[in-house]
Amino acid sequence: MMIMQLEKDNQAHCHQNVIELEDVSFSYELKPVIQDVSFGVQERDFVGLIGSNGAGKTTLLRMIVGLIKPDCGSIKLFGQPVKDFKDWSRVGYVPQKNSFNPLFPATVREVVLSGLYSGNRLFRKVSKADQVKCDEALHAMNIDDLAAKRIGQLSGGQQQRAFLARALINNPALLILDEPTVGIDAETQQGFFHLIKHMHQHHNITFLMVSHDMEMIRSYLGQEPKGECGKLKFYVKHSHELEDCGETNLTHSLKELRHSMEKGKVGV
Ligand SMILES: Nc1ncnc2c1ncn2[C@@H]1O[C@H](COP(=O)(O)OP(=O)(O)OP(=O)(O)O)[C@@H](O)[C@H]1O
Repeated sequence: MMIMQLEKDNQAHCHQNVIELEDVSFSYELKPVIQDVSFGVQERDFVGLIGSNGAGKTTLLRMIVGLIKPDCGSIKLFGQPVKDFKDWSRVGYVPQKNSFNPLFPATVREVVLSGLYSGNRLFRKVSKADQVKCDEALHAMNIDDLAAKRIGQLSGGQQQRAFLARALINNPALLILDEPTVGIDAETQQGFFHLIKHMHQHHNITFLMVSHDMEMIRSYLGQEPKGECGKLKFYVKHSHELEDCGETNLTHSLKELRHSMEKGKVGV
C-alpha cells in the first residue's frame, strides 16, 4: 500500500484542514490511476502538484471538486465529505484546457459571472454588486477590454485568463488550478504567478495547483517535495505572515499588483 503523508512542520492549531484525502484510489475501467493516496492541505498552504503526463493529477483534482467519485477512500473539503459539501463559492476551480467552439454564444462577462451561480443561484438576477465583482475579476486578469467578446473568439491564453477571472469572482478560500498558465505567454505567466503569490501571502487563500513549471514551483515552494505518492509529488509552502492584510478583496490584490507592475514592469 502506498501512503503519502505530508509533513506538518508548520501545523498551527488555528489552521483548519481544507482538503483531506485518505487512502483514495481510482481506476478508469480496469486501469488504476490513483492508488491509496493520503494527504492533507491546510488553510494557507500552497501545494504544487507535480507529476509526469498521465500520472493522475487532473483525475485527483476532479475527485476533490466532486466531479468524479473515488473507488475507495475518503475526501473531505473544509471538514465535510465532498458528497455532502454545498458551499462551492468557497472553492475556485480552473480546469485544464478550456477550449471553446468559436460559435459558443456566451460573452466573457457572462462566463465570468457564471462563477457566481451555483446550485439554486443558477438563474438568479445579476445584481449591481455582482457586476462590480465581475469588473474587479476582469480587471485583475487584465481583460476588461474583452468583456463583451464571445469567449470562443478569444485566443487560448485569453480564454484561460477569463476562466481564472471566473474562479476569482467569489473571492474563494481555496483555489484549485490545473496547469493555469498553459498557452499563456511568458510575461503574462510572470504576472499571474506574482498575483497568486500575493494572494497566498497576504489574503489567506489556500492553493492547490498542478504545474509543469518546475522553475516556478521550486522558486516558491522549495527544492524538495514534502511528500510523494507513486508518480505524484507534492511541494508545499505554508504562509502565516504577521502583517496579513485585513482586506481580502480582489481590488486590494490588484492595487498591489499594479504597484509592482509600475515598479518592476511585471506583465499580467
Ligand atoms: N475519461 C477517461 N477515460 C479513460 N481513461 C482516462 C480518462 N481520463 C484520463 N484517463 C487516463 O488516466 C490517466 C491519468 O490521466 P490524468 O489526466 O489524470 O493525468 P495527468 O497527470 O493530469 O496528465 P497530464 O500531465 O498529461 O495532464 C491517463 O493515463 C489517462 O489516459
